[in-house]
Amino acid sequence: MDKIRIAIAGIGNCASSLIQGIEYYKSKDENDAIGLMHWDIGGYKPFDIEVVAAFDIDKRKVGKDVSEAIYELPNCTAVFCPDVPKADVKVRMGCVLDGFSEHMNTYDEKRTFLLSDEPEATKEEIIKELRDSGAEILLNYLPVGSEEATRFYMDCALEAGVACINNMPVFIASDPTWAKRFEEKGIPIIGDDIKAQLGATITHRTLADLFNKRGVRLDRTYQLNTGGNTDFLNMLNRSRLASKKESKTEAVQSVVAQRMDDDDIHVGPSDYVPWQNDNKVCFLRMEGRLFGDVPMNLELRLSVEDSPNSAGVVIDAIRCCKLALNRGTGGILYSPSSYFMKHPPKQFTDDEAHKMTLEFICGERPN
Ligand SMILES: O=P(O)(O)OC[C@H]1O[C@@H](O)[C@H](O)[C@@H](O)[C@@H]1O
Repeated sequence: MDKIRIAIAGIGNCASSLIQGIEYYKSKDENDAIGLMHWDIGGYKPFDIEVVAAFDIDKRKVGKDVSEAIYELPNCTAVFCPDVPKADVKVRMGCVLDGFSEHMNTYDEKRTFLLSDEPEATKEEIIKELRDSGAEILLNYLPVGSEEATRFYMDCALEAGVACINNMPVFIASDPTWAKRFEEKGIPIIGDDIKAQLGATITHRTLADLFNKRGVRLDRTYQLNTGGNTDFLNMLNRSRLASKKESKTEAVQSVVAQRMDDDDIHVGPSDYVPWQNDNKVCFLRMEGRLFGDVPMNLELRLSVEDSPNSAGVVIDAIRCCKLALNRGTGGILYSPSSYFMKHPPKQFTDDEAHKMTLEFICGERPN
């Protein structure tokens, strides 16, 4: 099978888990592979993916082979595959823009970004790198709040004719103006904001759907999340959070039978706990009324390693995106976006999105 050639912007924990996973599953087969939604997607296995270009801005990563850069600080995710072989792909200095948050400088350097002294890449250089490397799909893993930097990389991808998977909450696939640009160029895009394999959002949505199906009115809810990775540190800067909060809140609002007042739903990153590292803990409360208007409530605590939880979904998103490329399908991939992302252009319940994605994979649905 030909390899799916990906470029990655942001070699943080999520990229690390993905790259480790591509290697990890090489030693598995369909019968002993744990942790995947699909072993085979249109003939592509989890290891039929190769990184051909990588961008970052941290001096501990820029200039290193991507297989080494993934283990460098401030990355702190679980190492489940310690020997990723050399990829012969050097991490290149990217373009900083708003991809770096100054407030992080007050923290211990093992937790924060250390800006590389290498000159920043220009737009032309990134477009050239995307073209010369033969990249087919660009993955956006920039920090939350990188509005300008995300738009910059999306522009580069459009210019280079490379498909995109937007894993973070800057609205691209779900923004009609940007979506139109991908449609017009016939370039596929999956977005926005990855919905983890068994994370806070899918759990919250599934329970909200259960309330609906069992006729229980959801009156009030919160989802509080704590973690100790660079993502949570970055999100202490509340000014970077607007789109993230919208994405996570809307993911829940879109499945409840009756939209809740803004005051009755609180969803968001809640605190940075350094010793948690990449462990994310979600505290969920749902208050409702059942038969006879009688009140009930539910509390749940979910503990997950954040980045493998994201990679378990991206490994499928990449293969779906490649199927679109093989079929000559451009523009928004609605089905994979609604199943894999928190803020897709169109929301469906996860049951519907799952079905639609299976239909997309077997070619019964165009996008
Ligand atoms: O658990 P949820 O709500 O699906 O969110 C998970 C993902 O949300 C993204 O915004 C984070 O950057 C990822 O690191 C994370 O895996």
